[in-house]
Amino acid sequence: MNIEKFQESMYKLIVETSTNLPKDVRRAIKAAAERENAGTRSAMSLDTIKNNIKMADDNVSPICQDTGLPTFKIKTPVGANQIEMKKAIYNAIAQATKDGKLRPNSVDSLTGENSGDNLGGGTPVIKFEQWEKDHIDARLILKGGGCENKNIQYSLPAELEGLGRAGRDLDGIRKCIMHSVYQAQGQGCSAGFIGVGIGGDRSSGYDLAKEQLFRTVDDVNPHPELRDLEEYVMENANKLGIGTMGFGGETTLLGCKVGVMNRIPASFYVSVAYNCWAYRRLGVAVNPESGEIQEWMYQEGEKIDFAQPAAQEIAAAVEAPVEQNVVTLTAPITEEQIRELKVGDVVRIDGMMYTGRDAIHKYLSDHDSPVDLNGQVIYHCGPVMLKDEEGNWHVKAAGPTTSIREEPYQGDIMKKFGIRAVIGKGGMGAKTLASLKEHGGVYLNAIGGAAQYYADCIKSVEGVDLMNFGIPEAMWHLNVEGFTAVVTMDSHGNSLHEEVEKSSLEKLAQFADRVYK
Ligand SMILES: O=C(O)C[C@H](O)C(=O)O
Ligand code: SF4
Repeated sequence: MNIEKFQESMYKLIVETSTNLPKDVRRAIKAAAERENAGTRSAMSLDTIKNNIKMADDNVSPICQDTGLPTFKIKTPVGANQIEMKKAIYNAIAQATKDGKLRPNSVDSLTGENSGDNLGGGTPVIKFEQWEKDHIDARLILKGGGCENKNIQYSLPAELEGLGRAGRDLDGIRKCIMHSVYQAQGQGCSAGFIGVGIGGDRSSGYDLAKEQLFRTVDDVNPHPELRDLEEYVMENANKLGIGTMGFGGETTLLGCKVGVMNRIPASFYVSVAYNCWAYRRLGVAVNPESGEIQEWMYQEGEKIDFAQPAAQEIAAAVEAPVEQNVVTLTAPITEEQIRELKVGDVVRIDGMMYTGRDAIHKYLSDHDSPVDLNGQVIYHCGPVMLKDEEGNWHVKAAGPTTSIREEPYQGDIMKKFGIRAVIGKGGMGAKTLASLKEHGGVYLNAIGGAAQYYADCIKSVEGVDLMNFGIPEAMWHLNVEGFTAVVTMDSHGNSLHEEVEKSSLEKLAQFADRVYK
């Protein structure tokens, strides 16, 4: 095999997967946008998402800054040299990282050190299988960490919130799947897709669930009972009202695919792999001699480019009630300004903000800050950054990360340093809400995955601290213009996330009655 060509083919597969959302996923997002009522937060978020998909196409830049744990599934003809292919994939991964198409995402679990090139123990994941066809089938999924954290595995029988007992039968499986969508709320950047694996052991069950994510969104399950289950979930999960980013709305789930395998008598697992709307998976058929791409997969049907809103969308936008209060803020922000904000207000930030995610929050809890954070804005974000030849940093992708991980630290840090606003996604919990009230702080929800959209709002990188934590975890000093987010937790004790969680639990309880005999 021409291994240089194969490496080039794998590089193309990586870049396309990171930057160009598959056609079937685009169609599902378009359909979701058409279902939402104009003028709602979910509809506005979907507009941002559509815009972002288009920007990623145009810039050939990552749709979302979290380019995940690259996972390859490769089928090879008997005799193909898998050792050579693996090396070529490693090279292609390192090159794509260097070119800003992937974020350096491989972190030593003990020391916290980022390898810088996405290579390291266990990363990327490459699974080979032999088959009797004469071409190579190479598929790649870039599944981000926020949605991966929302995967869930049930061991039946189980007692589920809102649904009661889930037994060892099809109805118990149904309850687990409904619950999995509820427990994800908006934190995995809903609306999402789920792959479900019934049976197996703890690891093969999750593998089966993830395998379902390689099916096309519009395929039909050949197994009649599973087809029925998929249809049931699609119809009913959308009645939970979680909506885009957990803002409430009509579309919570964009796809549900279920697979089954045998189990052993004592175990009965239902494993669910949750994927965000930024569902990046593609595949290619490769010639085993030339190493060249013969065909791209997931290319059937219409490609929505999201370039122009459809005529009816424009009409709906014009008719939309303009109920949102838009407030412009520039740091340093005063307590009075924060106290005026209420859940539902739209905030536009101009000026400085500082990124801080997991490593920074832990660090700030027992160290001084490298910059004065009094009255400032913290952005939960781990961007993709590239340095030019003059040594200046450029933002390639910079959407929010899941905020709830900072729950143990957030309130204390805001009070300790006088921080007035935090921006992230998915919302935070009771401890932070209490601190926002006590101290005079606000939580702003940005649109998860809209990494191109937000990168465009960043006009310059003014500096960086704590680079020893690696690019995603460092504290970047960003000068922004028109950075827009929604107040979802205010300083008066209100939280949209708490409300949506409560109302979706009530709705979930409506699905407690047996459906399958
Ligand atoms: O790591 C990130 O930048 C985001 C992550 O995928 C998340 O959803 O929290
Ligand atoms: S930020 Fe959201 S869209 Fe991006 S990888 Fe995480 S869950 Fe997916």
